[in-house]
Amino acid sequence: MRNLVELHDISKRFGAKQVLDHLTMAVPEGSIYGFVGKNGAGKTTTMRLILGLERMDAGTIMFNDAPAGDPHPESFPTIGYLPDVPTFYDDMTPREYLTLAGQLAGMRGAALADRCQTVLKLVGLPSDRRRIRGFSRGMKQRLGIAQALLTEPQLLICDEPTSALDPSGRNDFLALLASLRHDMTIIFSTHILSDVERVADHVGILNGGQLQAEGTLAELRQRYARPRIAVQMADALAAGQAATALGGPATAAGARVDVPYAGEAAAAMKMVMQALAAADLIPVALAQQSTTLDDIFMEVVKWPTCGSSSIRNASLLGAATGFSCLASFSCSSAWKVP
Ligand SMILES: Nc1ncnc2c1ncn2[C@@H]1O[C@H](COP(=O)(O)OP(=O)(O)OP(=O)(O)O)[C@@H](O)[C@H]1O
Repeated sequence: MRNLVELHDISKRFGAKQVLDHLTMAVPEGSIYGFVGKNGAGKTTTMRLILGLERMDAGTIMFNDAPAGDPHPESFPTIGYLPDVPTFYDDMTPREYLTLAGQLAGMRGAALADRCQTVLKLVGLPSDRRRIRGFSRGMKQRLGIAQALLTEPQLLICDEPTSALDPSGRNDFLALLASLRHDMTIIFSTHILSDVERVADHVGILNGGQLQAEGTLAELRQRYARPRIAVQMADALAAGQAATALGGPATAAGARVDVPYAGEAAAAMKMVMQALAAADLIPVALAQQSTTLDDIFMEVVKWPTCGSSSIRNASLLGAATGFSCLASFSCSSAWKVP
Protein backbone atom coordinates (compact mmCIF):
# COMPACT_ATOMS: atom_id res chain seq x y z
CA MET A 1 0.00 0.00 0.00
CA ARG A 2 1.48 3.35 -0.90
CA ASN A 3 1.19 6.53 1.13
CA LEU A 4 -1.14 9.29 -0.02
CA VAL A 5 0.34 11.79 2.43
CA GLU A 6 3.78 11.83 4.03
CA LEU A 7 5.13 14.38 6.48
CA HIS A 8 8.91 14.53 6.81
CA ASP A 9 10.65 16.27 9.69
CA ILE A 10 7.92 18.88 10.17
CA SER A 11 8.57 21.55 12.76
CA LYS A 12 6.13 24.28 13.77
CA ARG A 13 6.40 26.83 16.52
CA PHE A 14 3.86 29.41 17.74
CA GLY A 15 5.84 32.09 19.58
CA ALA A 16 7.87 30.34 22.25
CA LYS A 17 5.86 27.11 21.95
CA GLN A 18 7.38 24.35 19.84
CA VAL A 19 4.23 22.52 18.79
CA LEU A 20 5.68 20.09 16.23
CA ASP A 21 9.27 18.97 16.54
CA HIS A 22 10.55 16.99 13.54
CA LEU A 23 7.24 15.22 13.08
CA THR A 24 7.34 12.36 10.58
CA MET A 25 4.10 10.61 9.65
CA ALA A 26 2.68 8.54 6.79
CA VAL A 27 -0.97 8.10 5.84
CA PRO A 28 -1.55 5.01 3.66
CA GLU A 29 -3.84 5.50 0.68
CA GLY A 30 -7.35 4.21 1.31
CA SER A 31 -6.89 4.05 5.07
CA ILE A 32 -8.95 5.54 7.86
CA TYR A 33 -6.24 7.11 10.00
CA GLY A 34 -7.12 7.84 13.63
CA PHE A 35 -4.97 10.74 14.80
CA VAL A 36 -4.85 10.99 18.57
CA GLY A 37 -2.97 12.93 21.21
CA LYS A 38 -3.54 14.92 24.37
CA ASN A 39 -5.13 18.39 24.32
CA GLY A 40 -2.71 20.81 22.68
CA ALA A 41 -0.56 18.00 21.22
CA GLY A 42 -0.72 19.66 17.79
CA LYS A 43 -3.28 17.55 15.91
CA THR A 44 -5.21 20.51 14.47
CA THR A 45 -1.95 22.25 13.61
CA THR A 46 -0.77 19.14 11.72
CA MET A 47 -4.04 18.89 9.80
CA ARG A 48 -3.97 22.60 8.97
CA LEU A 49 -0.43 22.18 7.64
CA ILE A 50 -1.58 19.33 5.39
CA LEU A 51 -4.43 21.57 4.20
CA GLY A 52 -2.02 24.40 3.49
CA LEU A 53 -3.83 26.66 5.98
CA GLU A 54 -0.73 27.04 8.12
CA ARG A 55 2.94 27.48 7.24
CA MET A 56 5.53 25.07 8.62
CA ASP A 57 8.90 26.26 9.87
CA ALA A 58 10.78 23.27 8.48
CA GLY A 59 10.11 19.94 6.80
CA THR A 60 8.36 18.61 3.73
CA ILE A 61 4.84 17.40 3.00
CA MET A 62 4.45 14.93 0.15
CA PHE A 63 1.24 14.05 -1.72
CA ASN A 64 1.50 10.98 -3.94
CA ASP A 65 5.30 11.19 -3.70
CA ALA A 66 5.38 14.81 -4.94
CA PRO A 67 6.33 17.62 -2.56
CA ALA A 68 3.60 20.13 -1.68
CA GLY A 69 4.43 23.29 -3.60
CA ASP A 70 5.37 21.23 -6.64
CA PRO A 71 4.67 23.18 -9.85
CA HIS A 72 2.74 20.14 -11.20
CA PRO A 73 -0.09 19.88 -8.69
CA GLU A 74 -2.01 17.29 -10.73
CA SER A 75 -0.56 14.63 -8.43
CA PHE A 76 -2.16 16.32 -5.41
CA PRO A 77 -5.35 14.84 -4.04
CA THR A 78 -8.51 16.88 -3.74
CA ILE A 79 -9.13 17.45 -0.05
CA GLY A 80 -12.37 17.78 1.91
CA TYR A 81 -12.17 19.33 5.39
CA LEU A 82 -14.54 19.16 8.30
CA PRO A 83 -13.27 21.57 10.98
CA ASP A 84 -14.04 20.92 14.65
CA VAL A 85 -16.64 23.71 14.69
CA PRO A 86 -18.00 24.15 11.15
CA THR A 87 -19.64 27.51 10.48
CA PHE A 88 -22.26 28.32 7.88
CA TYR A 89 -24.42 31.12 6.50
CA ASP A 90 -27.36 30.49 8.78
CA ASP A 91 -29.97 32.20 6.59
CA MET A 92 -29.45 29.66 3.82
CA THR A 93 -31.01 26.25 3.39
CA PRO A 94 -28.56 23.33 3.25
CA ARG A 95 -29.09 23.04 -0.49
CA GLU A 96 -28.42 26.77 -1.06
CA TYR A 97 -25.32 26.55 1.08
CA LEU A 98 -23.97 23.46 -0.69
CA THR A 99 -24.72 25.04 -4.07
CA LEU A 100 -22.65 28.08 -3.08
CA ALA A 101 -19.82 25.87 -1.77
CA GLY A 102 -19.91 23.82 -4.99
CA GLN A 103 -19.83 26.93 -7.18
CA LEU A 104 -16.83 28.25 -5.26
CA ALA A 105 -15.15 24.90 -5.95
CA GLY A 106 -15.88 25.30 -9.69
CA MET A 107 -18.88 22.98 -9.93
CA ARG A 108 -21.84 24.02 -12.08
CA GLY A 109 -25.31 23.18 -13.41
CA ALA A 110 -27.01 19.79 -13.24
CA ALA A 111 -23.86 18.01 -12.02
CA LEU A 112 -23.74 20.33 -9.00
CA ALA A 113 -27.50 19.97 -8.33
CA ASP A 114 -27.21 16.18 -8.51
CA ARG A 115 -24.20 16.10 -6.23
CA CYS A 116 -25.95 18.34 -3.65
CA GLN A 117 -28.88 15.94 -3.66
CA THR A 118 -26.56 12.93 -3.31
CA VAL A 119 -24.57 14.27 -0.36
CA LEU A 120 -27.68 15.53 1.45
CA LYS A 121 -29.13 12.04 1.15
CA LEU A 122 -25.84 10.44 2.19
CA VAL A 123 -25.72 12.40 5.45
CA GLY A 124 -29.46 12.11 6.07
CA LEU A 125 -30.39 15.81 5.85
CA PRO A 126 -33.67 17.07 4.40
CA SER A 127 -33.61 18.83 1.07
CA ASP A 128 -36.42 21.25 1.97
CA ARG A 129 -36.77 24.96 2.82
CA ARG A 130 -35.58 24.71 6.43
CA ARG A 131 -32.87 27.24 7.29
CA ILE A 132 -29.54 26.21 8.83
CA ARG A 133 -30.30 28.65 11.69
CA GLY A 134 -32.67 26.12 13.26
CA PHE A 135 -30.27 23.20 12.99
CA SER A 136 -28.97 21.26 16.00
CA ARG A 137 -25.22 20.74 16.48
CA GLY A 138 -25.56 17.24 15.06
CA MET A 139 -27.37 18.47 11.94
CA LYS A 140 -24.68 21.13 11.41
CA GLN A 141 -22.04 18.42 11.71
CA ARG A 142 -23.86 16.45 9.02
CA LEU A 143 -23.99 19.50 6.79
CA GLY A 144 -20.26 20.01 7.40
CA ILE A 145 -19.50 16.50 6.22
CA ALA A 146 -21.84 16.96 3.23
CA GLN A 147 -19.82 20.04 2.26
CA ALA A 148 -16.53 18.21 2.77
CA LEU A 149 -17.72 15.38 0.51
CA LEU A 150 -19.23 17.64 -2.16
CA THR A 151 -16.22 17.54 -4.49
CA GLU A 152 -15.71 13.78 -4.03
CA PRO A 153 -12.31 14.36 -2.41
CA GLN A 154 -9.53 11.80 -2.42
CA LEU A 155 -8.53 12.89 1.08
CA LEU A 156 -11.01 13.74 3.83
CA ILE A 157 -9.75 15.45 6.98
CA CYS A 158 -12.06 15.60 9.99
CA ASP A 159 -11.07 17.41 13.19
CA GLU A 160 -12.79 15.87 16.22
CA PRO A 161 -15.90 15.11 14.17
CA THR A 162 -17.84 13.27 16.85
CA SER A 163 -17.08 15.35 19.95
CA ALA A 164 -20.33 17.35 19.78
CA LEU A 165 -22.58 14.45 18.85
CA ASP A 166 -24.88 12.39 21.06
CA PRO A 167 -24.36 8.59 21.03
CA SER A 168 -26.83 8.08 18.21
CA GLY A 169 -25.33 10.91 16.12
CA ARG A 170 -21.85 9.50 16.79
CA ASN A 171 -22.99 6.10 15.74
CA ASP A 172 -24.39 7.44 12.46
CA PHE A 173 -21.29 9.50 11.79
CA LEU A 174 -18.94 6.56 12.36
CA ALA A 175 -21.07 4.36 10.12
CA LEU A 176 -20.83 7.05 7.44
CA LEU A 177 -17.02 7.20 7.79
CA ALA A 178 -16.81 3.42 7.61
CA SER A 179 -18.96 3.40 4.45
CA LEU A 180 -16.46 5.76 2.78
CA ARG A 181 -13.57 3.35 3.43
CA HIS A 182 -11.59 2.61 0.24
CA ASP A 183 -13.41 5.37 -1.71
CA MET A 184 -11.08 7.90 -0.13
CA THR A 185 -8.35 8.30 2.46
CA ILE A 186 -9.58 9.69 5.78
CA ILE A 187 -7.66 11.34 8.60
CA PHE A 188 -9.69 12.04 11.70
CA SER A 189 -8.57 13.35 15.05
CA THR A 190 -10.43 12.53 18.21
CA HIS A 191 -10.19 12.05 21.95
CA ILE A 192 -12.78 9.28 21.84
CA LEU A 193 -10.50 6.30 21.47
CA SER A 194 -13.34 3.80 21.16
CA ASP A 195 -14.32 5.63 17.93
CA VAL A 196 -10.82 5.00 16.62
CA GLU A 197 -11.02 1.35 17.60
CA ARG A 198 -14.32 1.10 15.81
CA VAL A 199 -13.47 2.54 12.40
CA ALA A 200 -9.76 3.32 12.02
CA ASP A 201 -7.37 0.87 10.42
CA HIS A 202 -4.31 2.99 11.18
CA VAL A 203 -3.50 4.97 14.30
CA GLY A 204 -0.92 7.66 15.02
CA ILE A 205 -0.28 8.91 18.56
CA LEU A 206 1.14 12.44 18.73
CA ASN A 207 3.03 13.39 21.86
CA GLY A 208 5.60 16.08 22.50
CA GLY A 209 5.44 17.28 18.89
CA GLN A 210 6.36 13.88 17.51
CA LEU A 211 4.58 10.72 16.48
CA GLN A 212 5.41 8.35 19.30
CA ALA A 213 3.59 5.33 17.94
CA GLU A 214 2.10 4.51 14.57
CA GLY A 215 0.67 1.38 13.01
CA THR A 216 -2.44 -0.67 12.52
CA LEU A 217 -4.50 -1.34 15.61
CA ALA A 218 -3.42 -4.98 15.57
CA GLU A 219 0.22 -3.97 15.41
CA LEU A 220 -0.16 -1.50 18.27
CA ARG A 221 -1.98 -4.10 20.37
CA GLN A 222 0.77 -6.60 19.73
CA ARG A 223 3.50 -4.11 20.56
CA TYR A 224 1.83 -2.81 23.69
CA ALA A 225 0.21 -6.03 24.80
CA ARG A 226 -0.23 -5.70 28.53
CA PRO A 227 -1.92 -8.96 29.43
CA ARG A 228 -3.72 -8.98 32.71
CA ILE A 229 -6.31 -10.90 34.61
CA ALA A 230 -9.27 -9.12 36.15
CA VAL A 231 -10.43 -10.69 39.38
CA GLN A 232 -13.91 -9.63 40.46
CA MET A 233 -14.46 -10.00 44.22
CA ALA A 234 -17.68 -9.59 46.18
CA ASP A 235 -16.75 -6.17 47.58
CA ALA A 236 -13.89 -3.71 48.03
CA LEU A 237 -12.80 -5.31 51.32
CA ALA A 238 -12.41 -8.72 49.68
CA ALA A 239 -10.62 -7.09 46.72
CA GLY A 240 -8.09 -5.48 49.08
CA GLN A 241 -7.47 -8.85 50.74
CA ALA A 242 -7.10 -10.52 47.33
CA ALA A 243 -4.59 -7.90 46.18
CA THR A 244 -2.55 -8.51 49.34
CA ALA A 245 -2.72 -12.28 48.84
CA LEU A 246 -1.70 -11.98 45.18
CA GLY A 247 1.06 -9.51 46.07
CA GLY A 248 3.47 -8.06 43.52
CA PRO A 249 1.85 -5.89 40.87
CA ALA A 250 -1.79 -6.76 41.73
CA THR A 251 -3.85 -3.62 42.36
CA ALA A 252 -7.37 -3.30 43.73
CA ALA A 253 -9.93 -0.73 42.57
CA GLY A 254 -13.39 -1.09 44.06
CA ALA A 255 -14.34 -4.76 44.03
CA ARG A 256 -11.91 -5.54 41.20
CA VAL A 257 -8.29 -6.64 41.28
CA ASP A 258 -6.05 -6.15 38.25
CA VAL A 259 -3.22 -8.67 37.90
CA PRO A 260 -0.68 -8.01 35.13
CA TYR A 261 1.23 -11.10 34.05
CA ALA A 262 3.87 -12.21 31.58
CA GLY A 263 3.79 -15.65 29.98
CA GLU A 264 0.97 -18.12 29.37
CA ALA A 265 -2.54 -16.95 30.28
CA ALA A 266 -3.67 -20.38 31.49
CA ALA A 267 -0.67 -20.73 33.82
CA ALA A 268 -1.24 -17.20 35.18
CA MET A 269 -4.93 -17.97 35.80
CA LYS A 270 -3.95 -21.11 37.67
CA MET A 271 -1.47 -19.23 39.85
CA VAL A 272 -4.06 -16.56 40.65
CA MET A 273 -6.67 -19.17 41.60
CA GLN A 274 -4.18 -21.08 43.75
CA ALA A 275 -3.08 -17.91 45.57
CA LEU A 276 -6.71 -16.93 46.23
CA ALA A 277 -7.65 -20.42 47.39
CA ALA A 278 -4.64 -20.48 49.75
CA ALA A 279 -5.92 -17.23 51.30
CA ASP A 280 -9.45 -18.67 51.50
CA LEU A 281 -10.78 -16.03 49.12
CA ILE A 282 -13.47 -16.85 46.54
CA PRO A 283 -13.62 -14.66 43.44
CA VAL A 284 -16.96 -13.82 41.80
CA ALA A 285 -15.35 -13.88 38.36
CA LEU A 286 -11.95 -14.21 36.70
CA ALA A 287 -11.31 -12.99 33.18
CA GLN A 288 -8.44 -12.38 30.83
CA GLN A 289 -8.34 -8.72 29.71
CA SER A 290 -7.36 -7.62 26.23
CA THR A 291 -5.34 -4.46 25.58
CA THR A 292 -7.50 -1.49 24.58
CA LEU A 293 -6.45 1.62 22.69
CA ASP A 294 -6.92 3.51 25.97
CA ASP A 295 -4.26 1.27 27.56
CA ILE A 296 -1.93 1.84 24.60
CA PHE A 297 -2.52 5.59 24.62
CA MET A 298 -1.82 5.89 28.35
CA GLU A 299 1.32 3.81 27.95
CA VAL A 300 2.62 5.88 25.03
CA VAL A 301 1.92 9.35 26.38
CA LYS A 302 3.40 8.65 29.80
CA TRP A 303 6.84 8.19 28.28
CA PRO A 304 9.08 11.22 27.97
CA THR A 305 9.51 12.50 24.46
CA CYS A 306 12.38 10.85 22.61
CA GLY A 307 15.21 13.03 21.31
CA SER A 308 14.45 14.39 17.90
CA SER A 309 17.53 12.76 16.37
CA SER A 310 16.23 9.31 17.29
CA ILE A 311 12.90 10.23 15.72
CA ARG A 312 14.65 11.37 12.58
CA ASN A 313 16.62 8.16 12.38
CA ALA A 314 13.59 5.96 12.74
CA SER A 315 12.03 5.66 9.33
CA LEU A 316 8.27 5.63 9.64
CA LEU A 317 7.87 6.10 5.96
CA GLY A 318 8.28 3.71 3.09
CA ALA A 319 6.60 0.95 5.02
CA ALA A 320 3.03 2.09 5.07
CA THR A 321 1.76 -1.19 6.35
CA GLY A 322 4.66 -1.69 8.71
CA PHE A 323 4.57 -0.84 12.35
CA SER A 324 6.83 1.64 14.00
CA CYS A 325 7.02 2.41 17.65
CA LEU A 326 9.26 5.00 19.14
CA ALA A 327 8.42 4.48 22.76
CA SER A 328 9.25 1.23 24.43
CA PHE A 329 7.15 -0.56 26.98
CA SER A 330 8.66 -2.80 29.57
CA CYS A 331 6.51 -5.23 31.43
CA SER A 332 8.77 -5.40 34.46
CA SER A 333 6.06 -5.21 37.09
CA ALA A 334 4.11 -8.30 36.15
CA TRP A 335 3.65 -11.81 37.42
CA LYS A 336 6.21 -13.93 35.58
CA VAL A 337 4.70 -17.25 34.61
CA PRO A 338 7.35 -19.92 34.12
N1 LIG B 1 -2.65 30.31 15.68
C1 LIG B 1 -2.08 29.96 16.85
N2 LIG B 1 -1.39 30.88 17.55
C2 LIG B 1 -0.77 30.56 18.72
N3 LIG B 1 -0.80 29.33 19.26
C3 LIG B 1 -1.48 28.37 18.60
C4 LIG B 1 -2.15 28.65 17.36
N4 LIG B 1 -2.72 27.50 16.94
C5 LIG B 1 -2.44 26.57 17.86
N5 LIG B 1 -1.69 27.09 18.85
C6 LIG B 1 -1.16 26.37 20.03
O1 LIG B 1 -0.51 25.21 19.54
C7 LIG B 1 -0.72 24.12 20.43
C8 LIG B 1 -1.32 22.96 19.65
O2 LIG B 1 -2.64 23.30 19.30
P1 LIG B 1 -3.55 22.34 18.43
O3 LIG B 1 -4.88 22.98 18.32
O4 LIG B 1 -2.86 21.97 17.18
O5 LIG B 1 -3.61 21.04 19.37
P2 LIG B 1 -4.66 19.84 19.34
O6 LIG B 1 -3.87 18.59 19.52
O7 LIG B 1 -5.52 19.92 18.14
O8 LIG B 1 -5.48 20.14 20.66
P3 LIG B 1 -6.99 19.76 21.07
O9 LIG B 1 -7.04 18.27 21.18
O10 LIG B 1 -7.15 20.42 22.39
O11 LIG B 1 -7.90 20.30 20.03
C9 LIG B 1 -1.60 24.63 21.55
O12 LIG B 1 -0.78 25.00 22.64
C10 LIG B 1 -2.26 25.86 20.94
O13 LIG B 1 -2.55 26.81 21.94
